[in-house]
Amino acid sequence: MFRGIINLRLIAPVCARRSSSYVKQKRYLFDLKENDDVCRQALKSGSFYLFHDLLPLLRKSGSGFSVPTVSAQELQRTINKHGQDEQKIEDAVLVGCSKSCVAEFALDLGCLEKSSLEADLDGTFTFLPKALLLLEGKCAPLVAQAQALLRWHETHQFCSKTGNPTKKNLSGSKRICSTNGLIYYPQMSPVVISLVSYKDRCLLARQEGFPAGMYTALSGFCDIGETLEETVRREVAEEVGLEVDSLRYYGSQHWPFPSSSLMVACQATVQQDKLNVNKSELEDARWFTLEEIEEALQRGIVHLKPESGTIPIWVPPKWAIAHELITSWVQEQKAHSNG
Ligand SMILES: NC(=O)C1=CN([C@@H]2O[C@H](COP(=O)(O)OP(=O)(O)OC[C@H]3O[C@@H](n4cnc5c(N)ncnc54)[C@H](O)[C@@H]3O)[C@@H](O)[C@H]2O)C=CC1
Ligand SMILES: [Mg+2]
Repeated sequence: MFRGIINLRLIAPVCARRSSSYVKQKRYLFDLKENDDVCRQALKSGSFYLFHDLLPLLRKSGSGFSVPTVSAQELQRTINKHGQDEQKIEDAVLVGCSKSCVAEFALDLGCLEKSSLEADLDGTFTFLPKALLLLEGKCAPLVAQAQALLRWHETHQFCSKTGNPTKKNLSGSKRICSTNGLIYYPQMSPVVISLVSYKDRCLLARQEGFPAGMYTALSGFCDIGETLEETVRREVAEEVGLEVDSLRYYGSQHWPFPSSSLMVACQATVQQDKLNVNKSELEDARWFTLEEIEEALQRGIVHLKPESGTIPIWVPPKWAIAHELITSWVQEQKAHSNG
């Protein structure tokens, strides 16, 4: 068992006054999730993020893009205008609530005609990976969470035990089998992502399916019954033939691809650097110096095709926890060299 230093990135405890509004917000969110009557009320006054066949609606905003919301009244008008029954609004799923306790929902309008919807709503339904690259701040994780929840409902319409239809509760926090009452909750698959380092270098790898030139930290899904530490040890051994001797928790991230993973990130060290790369899993794995990593971070996303010759190394974008892990390693290396 590892006894790593757990340096949770917990936000410093908020002051007593603010924590009461935080507590109030989270308790209201709990009521919305569990109490259909409370949720039914909120559907009349909440705000709605819109999707079309799981593509989020984005709107041009200044030099970038935003994720617009519509009010319940605007949504009713839009649904009516496109000839849909108002009942459609109950297909919405709860994705959160604002600090002032306004419920926030996500609704997929894939049954309506896309281009006229986009004209009405002054936006574009956008492919998720592209949308996440275009969005800044909290918008990206929020859109990822909403899309993952909408997709979960779309792919869990039937009970895996009886084969009979399941029905979502009003908030969409669960689905219940219509015959035996079995309850299904939205799942995330735990995945460990480890930035392995040896003395002054770190290890990055790429799979064949990655964009040309992109390298990232080692990652792997937890097998059932495994602890996170055991998964780190197994995945590093499996993928590059090394034994991890220490690990330190860094942080976590919901990752919507391929279907809702919970990325648990850690820094890991090994006692030797002789790689034995498992080519059935990885196309390549290499040790990188601080200088090479800083250049890769500087470079940002490289959009070159494999046929365009040598492609410079680049790493996942800012909103991926791999990027944060790599940046944190650079900061530690520089702090270490500055003594
Ligand atoms: N957010 C980030 O910064 C990064 C996220 N990732 C994500 O981490 C995940 C795991 O990375 P890999 O190296 O591919 O995993 P991996 O090394 O475990 O290999 C993938 C294999 O795991 C098996 N598997 C076990 N449980 C699975 C499940 N619940 N869903 C899908 N496959 C499962 C499948 O056989 C699959 O082919 C990927 O979804 C990838 O998108 C990877 C790198 C960076
Ligand atoms: Mg892997």
